[in-house]
Amino acid sequence: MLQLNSLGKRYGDTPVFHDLNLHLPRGEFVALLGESGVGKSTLLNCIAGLDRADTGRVLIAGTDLATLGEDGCARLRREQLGFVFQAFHVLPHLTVAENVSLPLRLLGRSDAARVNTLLAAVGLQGLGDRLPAQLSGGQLQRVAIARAVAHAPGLILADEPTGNLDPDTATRVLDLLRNEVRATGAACLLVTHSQAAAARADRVLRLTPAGVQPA
Ligand SMILES: Nc1ncnc2c1ncn2[C@@H]1O[C@H](COP(=O)(O)OP(=O)(O)OP(=O)(O)O)[C@@H](O)[C@H]1O
Repeated sequence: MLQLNSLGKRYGDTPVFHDLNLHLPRGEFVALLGESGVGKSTLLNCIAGLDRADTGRVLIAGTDLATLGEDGCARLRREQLGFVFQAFHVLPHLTVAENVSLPLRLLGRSDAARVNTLLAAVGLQGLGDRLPAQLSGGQLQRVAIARAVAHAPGLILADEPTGNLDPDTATRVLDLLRNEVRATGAACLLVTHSQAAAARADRVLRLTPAGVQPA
């Protein structure tokens, strides 16, 4: 589902990573550890086409991102990708249910039952009509996670999705991600500092300046 070939990225004269190789098959849930500042979020952004790598290739479902223009990249993101951002990016003027429903609506596949199921799965049942400003940080994070998986994307990228959650809620959210991977055959790359989160993954990797290695 995801293939990275000799990927390299630098900011100005400062290399973030280089010659990074990774293969993520469908149905695999992979945790990516790494020290703060090593480039985990940058890597997710390059995979999602939100940032451009300087060298190497990103292939999603066999498509090389470099062959796509802005529109093509946006379409691939909409159809194939679910992204949980560190900063959530929940839309403030939409209700909780509308936020979760957004990826489905954009694909013309609105499904209120699916939205309700996901809200229940992340422990937000009954809060669908609230606005994001009426939620806690941990609740917002769970809206972002439910939204990321709503359209059953082929690739789920999650940047510290349990950072604001208590252990029980974190376990529930990780179970949702695992179940989605199992049910839909998606691949999931989970960036985390949490050993407990990593323990629920099929494979644990560590990003270092030398590349990606088994942890
Ligand atoms: N837009 C930018 N311009 C210049 N340098 C940047 C930019 N974005 C990130 N960096 C630098 O690139 C490096 C990697 O940052 P990144 O956010 O990817 O790290 P991270 O591993 O996700 O860190 P954390 O675990 O703290 O979230 C850092 O040294 C950071 O300062």
